[in-house]
Amino acid sequence: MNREAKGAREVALDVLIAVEERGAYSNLLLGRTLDRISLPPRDRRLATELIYGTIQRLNTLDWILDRFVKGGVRTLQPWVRQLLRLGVYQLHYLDRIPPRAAVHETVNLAKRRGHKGIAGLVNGVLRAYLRDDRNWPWLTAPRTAEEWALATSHPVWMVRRFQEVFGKETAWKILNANNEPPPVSLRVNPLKADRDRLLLELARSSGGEARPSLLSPQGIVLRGAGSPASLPGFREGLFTVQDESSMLVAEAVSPRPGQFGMDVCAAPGGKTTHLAEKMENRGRIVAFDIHPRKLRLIEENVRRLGISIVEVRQADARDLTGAVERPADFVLLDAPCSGLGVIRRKPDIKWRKETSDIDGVAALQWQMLLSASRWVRPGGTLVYSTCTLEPRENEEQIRRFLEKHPEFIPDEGLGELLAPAVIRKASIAPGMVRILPHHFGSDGFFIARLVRKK
Ligand SMILES: C[S@@+](CC[C@H](N)C(=O)[O-])C[C@H]1O[C@@H](n2cnc3c(N)ncnc32)[C@H](O)[C@@H]1O
Repeated sequence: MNREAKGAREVALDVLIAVEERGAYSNLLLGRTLDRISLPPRDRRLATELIYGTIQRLNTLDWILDRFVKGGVRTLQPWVRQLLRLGVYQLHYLDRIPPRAAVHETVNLAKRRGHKGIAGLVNGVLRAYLRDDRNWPWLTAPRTAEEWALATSHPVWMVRRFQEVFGKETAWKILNANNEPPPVSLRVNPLKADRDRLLLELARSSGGEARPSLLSPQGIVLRGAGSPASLPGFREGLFTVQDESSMLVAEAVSPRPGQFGMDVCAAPGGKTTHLAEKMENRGRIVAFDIHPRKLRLIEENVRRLGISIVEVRQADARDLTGAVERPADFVLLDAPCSGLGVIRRKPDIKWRKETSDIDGVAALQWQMLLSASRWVRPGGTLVYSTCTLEPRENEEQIRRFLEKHPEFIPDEGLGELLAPAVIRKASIAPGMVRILPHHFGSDGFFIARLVRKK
């Protein structure tokens, strides 16, 4: 193993320790760490893979380690536990790293950070793993929810819930799609760039593969291209980094130039700016968020993309009394949610959320929905979206709203606003789509388009 690869493992170890100790989110911490230190691209990729993989596979790795660590993995010092998880992750999931190299590098890290005893322990555990026949039922033919949880590395409650909601076949697909590395996707800014030209440019310069999105006319999907913020054109505002499913939300709103709209949970502005682009930067959008710190992110994005029709304001979406002067042509509520559709990008979500969290967030969304809906003018549009798969936050929320608010109807015309493939696979009711992570390899998302009767 070369010196650079050691660097990648050490970076991964530091991030994993900080994630556990400080409760930090791995994607944010990794981004900050990679910005601070200089690692060659190949090592950045390895560090990223090790961090995400180890967090993604947490329960499975601990189950394996518990067989070989006396007293169980939880009894170890946090850094030793993380180091062993890293080691077993490489042995169990990364075919391309030879087992001898994985053991050697892990033991070396133990030596550098600890003392001989720890290195001996690490060596012993990893070699015991390699000697084992690994004839574990969950590995060959998982049957029970507990075995599915180990095979797909999810908490048991989530496995049960997905099975209950989607049936076993689809649940299996979702759980496995959650372990696939997500591609990077970009939304081209039509105010400054042209998709075909940018595609050619990115295919040439990014070092990876670039193709047009099948879901959004503004989207580009990249594979193996490295950090998107460092791609040429980002600073100049030629594109925004955004998941393809997210791009469908502004398509579902489908605003026209000159309209007046509100985006009531807007930070960091991914969808606000998309709406402004679709409006050709003509009209007016008021973008709200509750966190003043995050409002700056909207402002930065608006500026970078050359947009001038967005006004940014702080407000609590549960109470928008007096927030604007007149009802809007469209209101977007891209609500905070349990995030069960974005597990591929944020694997920490699996281990942080509890089923009880869902009731709390659903209650918050309900209040926001009632408050946001008051600002839709007669004939205007209300779009509600989340990046979760949980029905209590999605279709159940909308059905209940429609029951209580007969002045709104689901828009049956939603199908004409989205790509035919989306409607074919993801339409679940009039005016509602639910994209599952295995449909297109994009985030899990729910979008509802409602219209206030004239
Ligand atoms: C799903 S994110 C929005 C993402 C954004 N629409 C985009 O595309 O970039 C939800 C946002 O709601 C904000 N939020 C949470 N509670 C809120 C509240 N009570 N009122 C307004 N915004 C809130 C969060 O700060 C977060 O930025």
